[in-house]
Amino acid sequence: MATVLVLLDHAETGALRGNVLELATAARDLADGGEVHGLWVGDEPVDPALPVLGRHGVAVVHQVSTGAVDARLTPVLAEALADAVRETGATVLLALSTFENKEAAARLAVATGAGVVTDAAAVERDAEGRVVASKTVLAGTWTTRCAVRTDLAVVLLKAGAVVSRHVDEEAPLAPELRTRALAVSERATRAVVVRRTPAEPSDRPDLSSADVVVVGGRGTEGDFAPLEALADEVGAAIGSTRVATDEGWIGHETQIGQTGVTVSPRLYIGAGVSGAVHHRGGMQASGTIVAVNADPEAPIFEIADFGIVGDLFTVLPQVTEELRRLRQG
Ligand SMILES: Cc1cc2nc3c(=O)[nH]c(=O)nc-3n(C[C@H](O)[C@H](O)[C@H](O)COP(=O)(O)OP(=O)(O)OC[C@H]3O[C@@H](n4cnc5c(N)ncnc54)[C@H](O)[C@@H]3O)c2cc1C
Repeated sequence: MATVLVLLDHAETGALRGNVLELATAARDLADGGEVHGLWVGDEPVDPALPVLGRHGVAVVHQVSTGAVDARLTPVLAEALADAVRETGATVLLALSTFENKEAAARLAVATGAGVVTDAAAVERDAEGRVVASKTVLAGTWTTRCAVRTDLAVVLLKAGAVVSRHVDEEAPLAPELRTRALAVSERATRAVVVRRTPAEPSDRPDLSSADVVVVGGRGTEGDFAPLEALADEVGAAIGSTRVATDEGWIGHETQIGQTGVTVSPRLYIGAGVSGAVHHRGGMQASGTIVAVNADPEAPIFEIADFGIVGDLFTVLPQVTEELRRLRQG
């Protein structure tokens, strides 16, 4: 039996970040009859989240206060993780595969000697009871299975890797809340954030966890309007290639690929995207890939489930219009 610890990423409002509940489902499958514990770092109110965590099988929530120290600093987060692992005796730690969590996991690994797998697309126990995570590497050209050989396994799962499941509705848990203060070391605060500017609010879903993404490349020539119209019609996030971000047509946070965000939506729609290997590395795990490209030889058609050879400025408005018509009809 193992205690599996789940990092409960949350917004400053105290709202759980999307996909955290997927971790709870993965944790139950790994716990092998043991308990799932959640770690909530920060002073935001955790009580509103307890019922939903209980419905997803979390037995104990540890709220760790870092006092006046910014809990979003990754060295501070790493110390909170190490403290929680000591406190709970957890042998598995699951977290979302975000930039911040990857950095904190790396620091935790240095501090504890734990084996870490980031960007995992699946996690399970093998016949020997080892934690084994699957991930794609080398720009999506290989799939690997990594068995963690240390006493503590740290696995960072990509958003959407697991379909979250409730525990039996008849028997939701009432999570026990344990609070304590963390004595943060001086080392962890040698660099501090002096200013934060929130991004412009958007009605679109978060790119890394969206079910549908519409992606534009050089073929847009900087005009993302047809992509935005389609995205809004289907509730999709907007992504881009490096060419589009390097040209300054759209923000770098939208770049998908080896040096950008990794996405695995149920539906990826690429328009004016050639499908270069560096881009594929960040989207190849998508459920269904649709490509709109003027060049029938474009490499993206090699991996597309559905391809349209044509001018995106003609095709996308037609698709959007047809979807609108179907929705209204
Ligand atoms: C180390 C390294 C890391 C990199 N990391 C990334 C990364 O993270 N993400 C990334 O995306 N790239 C990355 N790149 C760049 C990558 O190699 C490609 O150059 C880039 O992905 C190509 O972007 P693109 O598809 O927009 O442009 P192009 O390759 O120029 O393709 C444009 C496509 O648009 C089509 N097109 C043109 N006009 C139209 C139209 N009107 N209608 C329909 N189709 C049209 C063309 O036929 C063409 O296929 C990296 C490169 C390096 C060297």
